[in-house]
Parts: sequence; structure tokens; C-alpha cells
Amino acid sequence: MAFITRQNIRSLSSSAALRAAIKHVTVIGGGLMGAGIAQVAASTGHSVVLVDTSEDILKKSTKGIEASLKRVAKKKFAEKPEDGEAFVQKVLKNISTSTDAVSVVQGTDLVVEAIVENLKVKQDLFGALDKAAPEHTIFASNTSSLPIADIASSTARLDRFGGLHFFNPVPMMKLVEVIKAPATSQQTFDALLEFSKALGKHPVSCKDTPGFIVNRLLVPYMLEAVRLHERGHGSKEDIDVAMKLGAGYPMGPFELLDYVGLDTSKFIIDGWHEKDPDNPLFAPSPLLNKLVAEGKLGKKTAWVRNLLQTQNVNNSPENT
Ligand SMILES: CCCCCCC[C@H](O)CC(=O)SCCNC(=O)CCNC(=O)[C@H](O)C(C)(C)COP(=O)([O-])OP(=O)([O-])OC[C@H]1O[C@@H](n2cnc3c(N)ncnc32)[C@H](O)[C@@H]1OP(=O)([O-])[O-]
Ligand SMILES: NC(=O)c1ccc[n+]([C@@H]2O[C@H](COP(=O)([O-])OP(=O)(O)OC[C@H]3O[C@@H](n4cnc5c(N)ncnc54)[C@H](O)[C@@H]3O)[C@@H](O)[C@H]2O)c1
Repeated sequence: MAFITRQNIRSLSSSAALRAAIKHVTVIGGGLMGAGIAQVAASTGHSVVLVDTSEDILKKSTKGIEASLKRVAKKKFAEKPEDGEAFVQKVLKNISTSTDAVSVVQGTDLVVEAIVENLKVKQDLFGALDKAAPEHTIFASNTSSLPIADIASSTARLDRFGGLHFFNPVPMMKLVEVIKAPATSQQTFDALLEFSKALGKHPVSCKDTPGFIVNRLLVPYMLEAVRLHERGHGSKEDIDVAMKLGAGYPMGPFELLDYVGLDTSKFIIDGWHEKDPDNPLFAPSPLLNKLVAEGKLGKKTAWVRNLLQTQNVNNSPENT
């Protein structure tokens, strides 16, 4: 039985205040991760603006969110499909889109960045947003592998900057790694923990170390699977089946690479290899490099091709 003490009441009300603090969320990047983060935030009653570089991309992201919501609704409202459709429409109403990050952050409580895994691009984005966002706005990056402190260094809000590392597919994966960089304030960290809980996720606390917890273990494992195949010691199919049936993983390492995106995987490995060139765990893979050079990025390839086709159509003379 829990006793209600004055201290309990104080901590309950301060945690409620923090939870209430984040109502409006700006998600930058409408790709695999950003779309999922926007979906989950909107599903849990937050008002969300999703930002990307073009209207075409945003249209695709919104379509993807709708399709994913329908899958969720089909299960959640199996007995009452009409309630499921109402749920989908209600959540979609919580999401608006924009191609102008600087103007939309003016009314936001939290920015979650999920753009390309490139330090300079992330720094440039946050540097520009820092000048436009209100004082109270918290900035968070969904980076897989870059130090939060390095990304935050382009801003003057080091205390209001942390990491929120979600997992793919965001609507299904329960974990969020909440990263406290050396300058992240306790208040910011607590607000990010509370926000993760408000999304229905299970947060774990991480230090700002390479790969945090999951990727520090997952990346070497996945790379070792690729190297095992490159040495001719197993087919991709057998390695996947072995890890699913022998180790109980829901996806084999190749299936997962395909799911995550080979471009993102290469950005992660190249970055770590550059920082730690003698570490054999982070040695680049010729196979991965070849596939990325050929534009074979995994599951997202069809999506990207489709988008390029749409853009070609939009840019063709008859449309200009
Ligand atoms: C080398 C370097 C690499 C580094 C990588 C690092 C990347 C990063 O930083 C960290 C990560 O994210 S690491 C990656 C971490 N991630 C992992 O490790 C993921 C491992 N994989 C898994 O956990 C499972 O395979 C899944 C949960 C993806 C699918 O579950 P399943 O049972 O195997 O297969 P199923 O039959 O298809 O789906 C069943 C049902 O699930 C639902 N549903 C699924 N997707 C949905 C969506 N998008 N929306 C909505 N709903 C969705 C839906 O209800 C569906 O039923 P339906 O009737 O078909 O609608
Ligand atoms: N793919 C995964 O499984 C996964 C999991 C966890 C974390 N992450 C991390 O999340 C981030 C995004 O990964 P993703 O897989 O969603 O990538 P993605 O390629 O699917 O999407 C990135 C999106 O960002 C947009 N973008 C790029 N620069 C932009 C800018 N300056 N402003 C606005 N939008 C911009 C792109 O147009 C694209 O739509 C990366 O940092 C990645 O490391 C990825």
C-alpha cells in the first residue's frame, strides 16, 4: 500500500507539471523515424508539426502515417471498425506539415530532430532553430550514433538539449533511450523522460557515449554478420534464419539492415570508423559500400524511387 506523504504529493505534482509542459512538438525529418515519432506523438494527444524539405516528401510521410495508423486501428478497434476510422482521423488532425522549420518552432515546446545522420547538417539545422525557438523549447536529437554534445554545440541552449533515441518501427518498439549530455539540465532530462512515458514508451537513461546502449551492442553484431557473409561463411538467408530460430531475434541481421536503411547504417559505421580507425569492430564493409553506391538502400529504396519519379513528374515541362 502506498502512503501519501507531502513529498509524494510534491513529486507527483512536479512530474504532472513536466508532463503537461510538452504539448506542442515539432518533428524535423519525415522519413522512417520522423514519421513514426510524429504518429506516436499525435496518437497520444500532442499537437505535432512535421517538417521536411519538400511537399512531395511530406505527402508521402503523411500517407505512410495514415497506413500505419490503420494497421494500429485494425487491431485496437477490431470489434468496432467505425471507431477505428474515427481514431485515425482524430490522430491525423493533430498533425500539420511544413517545409519551414524556422517559422514553425516559434510556438513549440519540443523539437525532435530525425534528419540524415550527418553532424554538420544536424548542427546547421539546430543553429538556425536556436535563434527562432522560444527560451523554454527543448531540443532533442534522434541520432543513432553521434554525440549529443557535438550536435548541441551549434546552439546556446546546452542545458535544454538532450537525446531521444527511438527505435524502428516507432509505433511498435517500446523503448526510448533518453540521453543526458554533460550540459543537459536535470529538468530537461526529467521532461524528456516524462515525454517518453506520455508517448506510452519505456525510457531508459543513457550517458552520451557512442551508440548509447542499444547501438553500442547492435552495430558490432550486425557488422559481424555482414563480415561473416563476406568471408563466405554463410548465406544471408541462413544467417537470418539462424539468428531468428537460434537466438530468438524477431528479424535476422540482414533483414534488420534492410529495415533500418543501408545508407543510415553506412553513415553510422563511417562516422565511428573515422573516430576510431584501429577498432576492427567498426571497419567498413565492402558489401555495404557497394550496395549503397548502387542506390540499394533496403526497404526504403522503393519509397525513394517512387518519390524521385513523383518529383520528375512535378518538374517536367508540362507541370511547370
Ligand atoms: C550496421 C548498423 C546498423 C545500425 C542500426 C541502428 C538503427 C537505430 O539507431 C536503432 C534501431 O531502430 S535498431 C532496429 C530496432 N528494431 C528492431 O529490431 C525490429 C525487429 N523487428 C520486430 O520487432 C518485428 O519484426 C516487427 C515489430 C517490426 C514486426 O512484427 P512481426 O510480428 O515480426 O511481423 P508483422 O506480421 O509484419 O507485424 C505484426 C503486426 O505488427 C504491427 N506493425 C508492424 N509494423 C507496424 C507499423 N510500422 N505500424 C503499425 N503497425 C505495425 C501490425 O499490427 C502488424 O500486423 P498487420 O496485420 O501486418 O498489420
Ligand atoms: N532508420 C532507423 O532504423 C533509425 C532508428 C533510430 C534512429 N535513427 C536516426 O534517425 C535519423 C533519421 O533516420 P531515418 O531512418 O528516419 O532517415 P530517412 O532517410 O528515412 O529520413 C530522413 C529525412 O530527413 C529529411 N531531411 C534531411 N535533411 C533535412 C533538413 N535539413 N530539414 C528537414 N528535413 C531534412 C529527408 O528529406 C528525409 O525525409 C538519423 O539520425 C538516424 O540515425 C534511424
